[in-house]
Amino acid sequence: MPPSDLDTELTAERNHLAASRAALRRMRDRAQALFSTGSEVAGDPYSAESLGRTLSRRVAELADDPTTPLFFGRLDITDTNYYVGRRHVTDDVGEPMVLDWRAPLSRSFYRASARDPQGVSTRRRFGFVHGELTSFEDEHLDRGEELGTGSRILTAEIERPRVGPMRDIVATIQPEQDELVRAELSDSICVQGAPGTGKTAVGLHRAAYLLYLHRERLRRSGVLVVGPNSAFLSYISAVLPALGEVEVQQATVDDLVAHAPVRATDSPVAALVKHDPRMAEVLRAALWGRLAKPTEPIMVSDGSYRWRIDPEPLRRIVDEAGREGLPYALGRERVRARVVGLLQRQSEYRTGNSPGEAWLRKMSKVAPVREFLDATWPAMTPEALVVGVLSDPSVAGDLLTEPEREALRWTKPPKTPKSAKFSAADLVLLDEASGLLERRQSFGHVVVDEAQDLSPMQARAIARRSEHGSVTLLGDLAQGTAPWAASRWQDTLAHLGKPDAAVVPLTVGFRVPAAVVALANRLLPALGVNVPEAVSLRRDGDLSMVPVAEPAGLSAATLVEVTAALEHEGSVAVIAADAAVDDLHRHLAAAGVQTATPADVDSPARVTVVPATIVKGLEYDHVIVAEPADIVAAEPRGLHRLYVVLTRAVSRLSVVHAKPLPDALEGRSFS
Ligand SMILES: Nc1ncnc2c1ncn2[C@@H]1O[C@H](COP(=O)(O)OP(=O)(O)OP(=O)(O)O)[C@@H](O)[C@H]1O
Repeated sequence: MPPSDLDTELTAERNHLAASRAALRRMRDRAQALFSTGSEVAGDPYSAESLGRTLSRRVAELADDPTTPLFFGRLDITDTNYYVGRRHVTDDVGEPMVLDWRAPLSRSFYRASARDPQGVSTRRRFGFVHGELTSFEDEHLDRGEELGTGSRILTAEIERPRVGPMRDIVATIQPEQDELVRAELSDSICVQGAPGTGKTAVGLHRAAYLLYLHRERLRRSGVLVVGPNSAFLSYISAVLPALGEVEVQQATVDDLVAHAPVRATDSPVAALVKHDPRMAEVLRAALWGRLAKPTEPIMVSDGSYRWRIDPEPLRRIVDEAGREGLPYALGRERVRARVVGLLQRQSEYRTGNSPGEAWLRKMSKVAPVREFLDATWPAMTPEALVVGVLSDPSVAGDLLTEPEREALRWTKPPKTPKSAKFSAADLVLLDEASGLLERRQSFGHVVVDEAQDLSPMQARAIARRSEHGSVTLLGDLAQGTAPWAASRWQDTLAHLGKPDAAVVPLTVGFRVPAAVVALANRLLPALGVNVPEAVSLRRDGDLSMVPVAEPAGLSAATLVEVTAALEHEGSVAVIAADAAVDDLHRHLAAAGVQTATPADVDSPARVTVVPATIVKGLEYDHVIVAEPADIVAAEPRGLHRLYVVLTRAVSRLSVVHAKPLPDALEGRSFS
């Protein structure tokens, strides 16, 4: 295109952007006006409130962020231009100015190719600087032109220095990612992907996509995103709101099962047993083992009448309710209702009248009925069940070995379930117990990130929350650091109740530069998992190994690296074994370097000191790893942890070490 035509074209596109922003403002003003008058137009307080909620949500959804482009692409289809952006924008008569990226037509923006142009003659991508439209890039698919990952705009986006929390990737979703994002709501999928292949991004965009397509249904049932820790949740928390989705719940697995405060610590062996799937059987057996066969009749005096139910029909009721597969507490209520039903029949037969509600209520609570229930189907709480098992693990019988039973045993059982001090693993057991007792509401869709670390019992906790919905499981077996980390996805999927979910690989890395990936990949053979290596899209980036003569010089060498890193744009992280973090903070602070903690994503400090155990899922422009040998030595799956740590860098990685590097990393010089 000649330069003057280019200018005209660019001006026309900027005008469309300005007009679209103005139209969005008008849409928001209209929603705001409706919101303000909502309470006056609604007939009653209830509809005023629910209308108010809908409208305020609508106002929030229509918020415009001037720093992110409203549209990022254009499709030319049979002489019509369709702009693709973060949300629908229509003009005053309802004509579309920008199509939501999730609309069916927008799919071609991500999937059309020279081989399969899907009716698109030209695909245009826009380049932005600080929300200003500054360039565009065309692919004439009808002429066989296709840029693929050679797109300048894609490259610029991937290589952009990172600051602050995670951003959405709507403008540059790749075809293999898009296929996962747009999978059907009913499909549960498991994505195995090397570090930086966009798993988290895919999961969040899939949540946004499903909400768009099944808005009402998912609003009712809810969508849940589960992440490994709160630092990670803060890091991803802005992505969905930026896509207009403000109602997705985000939680760690620990948040999901927080039935009580954590006030005890387990030995590693005890924790392992508690996270084992056989514990589900143990709890089930312990609970249902409380049922007793009715041996006595129920006799109720009711005014001048006396009712009697013999043990035989009572046994039938209990057996039948036991076979129905209901949660325990519901089974108990069913037995109660059937007993009252028999009393009702006797009363009807004798009096010729049907007793009313009040009578039924009274009968369901009379002492003989209560005593019968307490004897045959005793009331139970999750706490009482778990305390029972941990105080006397012999109820596990052959389900556990003798040493396993002993590992569970509480040396000092609490006097009452209320006074029990639970460990983190106990909370997972409490959740299992509450699932045996009551039905839990299922989300419509659950996205689970870093799923390789789920224990079987944690997977079951998520299964209970997705029983009637679908899941997107995201993870990397090579990054499994929990003692119970999965080595095969099929196992996790089975515990999640989705054994048929497809396992789909993502292999193209968008974060870590090729030289850094090559270093991390050296660890793979030592990690005992069968996963494809990451292939980096990034040819840029730096890797430097910084040997230090003695351990006392480590902090000083780290400071030198931090100072050098601050010369560049972007975030800087010092990642070290957890035990070394405080010292590093102090050392950097003493040298006048302001530091932040990873949960504080809005901190003005450019340097974050991150304990190795919480860096999973995060990324920083420049990463300085302090003493890899200590990171490896700190935990049983230390090499897996190091693999995670080495794959956090977007542009540059420096490895500062006084001790020898772990064998698996040694080999040749990298500097
Ligand atoms: N299609 C894309 N376009 C631009 N950037 C992308 C794309 N896909 C992923 N990214 C970027 O690559 C980085 C890594 O993505 P993400 O965190 O989702 O990877 P991950 O597979 O979850 O990594 P990890 O296994 O380390 O948790 C992020 O900065 C993300 O925005």
